[in-house]
Amino acid sequence: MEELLSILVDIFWKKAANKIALFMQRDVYKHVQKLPISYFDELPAGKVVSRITNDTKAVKVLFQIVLSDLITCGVYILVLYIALFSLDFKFTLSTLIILPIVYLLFKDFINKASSINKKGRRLLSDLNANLNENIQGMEIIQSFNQEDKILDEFTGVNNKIYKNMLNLTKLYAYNSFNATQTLQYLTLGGVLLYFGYGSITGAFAVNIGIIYLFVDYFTKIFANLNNAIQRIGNLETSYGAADHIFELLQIEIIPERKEKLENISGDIEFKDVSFYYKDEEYVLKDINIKVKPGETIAFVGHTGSGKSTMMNLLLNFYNTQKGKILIDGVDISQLNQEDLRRNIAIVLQDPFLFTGTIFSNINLNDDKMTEEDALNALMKVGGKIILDRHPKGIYTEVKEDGNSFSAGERQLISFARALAKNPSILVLDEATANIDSETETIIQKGIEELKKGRTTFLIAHRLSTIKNADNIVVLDKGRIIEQGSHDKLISLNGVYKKMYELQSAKEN
Ligand SMILES: Nc1ncnc2c1ncn2[C@@H]1O[C@H](COP(=O)(O)OP(=O)(O)OP(=O)(O)O)[C@@H](O)[C@H]1O
Repeated sequence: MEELLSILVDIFWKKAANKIALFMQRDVYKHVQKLPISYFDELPAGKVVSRITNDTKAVKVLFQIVLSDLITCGVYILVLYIALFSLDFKFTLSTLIILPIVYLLFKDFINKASSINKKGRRLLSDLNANLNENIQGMEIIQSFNQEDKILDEFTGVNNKIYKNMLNLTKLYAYNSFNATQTLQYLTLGGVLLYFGYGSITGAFAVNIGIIYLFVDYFTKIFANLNNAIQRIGNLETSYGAADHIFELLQIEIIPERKEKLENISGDIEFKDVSFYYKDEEYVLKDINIKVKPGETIAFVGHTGSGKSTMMNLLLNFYNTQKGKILIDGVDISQLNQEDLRRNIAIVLQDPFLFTGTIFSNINLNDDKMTEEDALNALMKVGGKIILDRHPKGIYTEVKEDGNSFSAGERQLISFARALAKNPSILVLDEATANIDSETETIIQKGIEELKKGRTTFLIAHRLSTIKNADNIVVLDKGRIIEQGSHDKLISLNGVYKKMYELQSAKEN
């Protein structure tokens, strides 16, 4: 009966713990998805992964083992003490003298376990971040023969984890075999002395059965106490992990914005915008631009001049510190983000492909988009070359990062993704990748197709491709130094003209 009950209780805790872990992982991930992009600037992806997986697992252990065991141990000790009290009230009461010692033992153990566990979690999180980064950068590591150096670094963190675990094991061993066991022997010694005294002096009747029960019950009490101490160590780990998770959940997500814009026409204005990522180091200063619906605005400038930052602000990944950005007359900081992003599509220089198929990468889980829609989009941007090369067509498998596709193919798939979304605003970071001239012509045509009828923000690396832009903005250290059509900028005889001539000379 007792066995059956214990199995049922065990199943109950395990089921509850798994459910809790499931909900918690879902909630943590849901929260992470809504965090401002700035949060990810500070925290490596591996650490976020560690929060979602390792930390929730540690909290699961809290429910699965720790609490169930602690409760069982506590109930056991209580019942055994009640039994002892009923056998000899006074003596059992006097044995409670060990309580302060047990308390101190617990406290000392918890403090030490806590600091070791904290360090362990930090090291594990570092290890995850390190691993994540290194696996992502494997091509560079291998091509620069960095394997041994990276392995050394990895082994270094791993060794630290090993040493830390060893310290924890020693701590457990010390408490199990030294501290609690000494206490147990002292108590059992006390039992024997007490009953010995009774027997020798005849002060009270000594029953051998009672001595046996005292020894047996105290042995069981100490076994449970030992178990409880071990579990309290685990409790600390889980507590720390829960702390991590709550810390993450407390980071404010972007609040729901009131201003709704079902359909955006693409009228955009940057009004006296200044912006910094951190430490008040402004990377954009006094930016003023106006773009009418359907116009193309191109940004040129040296590396670090602030081109991508302009796009980050337009997508509202960050809020400006000074000035404002108006979209169809609505301040972007008040505009509902879902409305904004539904109306914008972004194509990055190095497009990101998800694991799945070409189709799933174009429709991005939009069930309403049919295979025909996706295929049409792909054909329009010049994706025929992909279909010709891959016999499974739109259902060709895309593995992690889309590494099995060429840079040009990845670009075309991301163009199709943007076109199929049919946005009114397009953000395009023009590719500089060394693609063959045939693919480049196809890509250029794809870009032209994409731009049709949309307000387009274009980061231009090749000036020959932006001659037709309605407005070309030249950025230098976060400031607009020239602005106008290609012809106007050439006639200005300034920075743009120099850049243009330099590139033309290189290309010819
Ligand atoms: N997430 C970030 N956190 C802090 N600083 C950043 C961040 N992103 C960019 N910066 C800084 O902002 C400045 C502008 O960067 P930005 O990426 O906008 O330049 P860019 O003109 O797009 O350059 P490139 O042509 O090399 O892509 C740079 O000094 C850069 O170091």
